Amino acid sequence: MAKIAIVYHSGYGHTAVQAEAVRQGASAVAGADVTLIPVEDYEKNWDVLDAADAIIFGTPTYFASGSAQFKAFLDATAARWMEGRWANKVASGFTNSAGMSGDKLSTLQQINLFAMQHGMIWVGLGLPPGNHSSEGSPEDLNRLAGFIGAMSQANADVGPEVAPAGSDLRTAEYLGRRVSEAAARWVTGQSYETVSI
Ligand SMILES: Cc1cc2nc3c(=O)[nH]c(=O)nc-3n(C[C@H](O)[C@H](O)[C@H](O)COP(=O)(O)O)c2cc1C
Repeated sequence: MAKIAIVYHSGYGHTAVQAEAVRQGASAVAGADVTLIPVEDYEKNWDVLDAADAIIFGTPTYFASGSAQFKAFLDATAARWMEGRWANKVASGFTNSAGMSGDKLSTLQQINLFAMQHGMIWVGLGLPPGNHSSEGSPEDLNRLAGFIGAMSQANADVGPEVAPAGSDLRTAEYLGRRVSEAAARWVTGQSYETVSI
């Protein structure tokens, strides 16, 4: 059974909706044990995070990076980095913002580099770009055409009961499922012995 932790921040609720979609996707994999952790609760959840086979990180994009609250959590993992405690866990990320681009890529790169510094195993979205041709539609999966993780967009003047919606939430669900499946494979193969070079 793979243990999946999803840790996220959401200032105004939109990224929380995206996180819930990631949770649903991750939970769809047989045997997955999924925990959703609002970043405000990270200190109560170190045990869950340390025991996870995969951690999926989510944050809104604020000024082209993760929010300050999310960054405080990243910085609080420094002791774990020192011990290499999160090395070889599966990792991925998602972000939501108001702009179609909105510099979301920068946020996902921030999460990716954080995971790389911890020695984690990154799983990207694995979907072709949607809404990408004259036959495409905003309802396509991955309509924002990201690759490194899941992106979603929410108009700045509507609440989380309205946005993000549709394709972006299905894309988030897809990411959750993909990471959960990758973690299940990773857990199964953990007895494999790497030959030293
Ligand atoms: C301080 C701040 C900075 C923001 N910077 C960006 C940005 O760089 N790009 C963007 O597209 N939207 C930006 N936004 C809009 C948010 O990303 C958007 O409202 C998002 O839905 C908020 O998610 P949340 O409800 O989970 O907090 C910013 C919002 C705030 C409050």
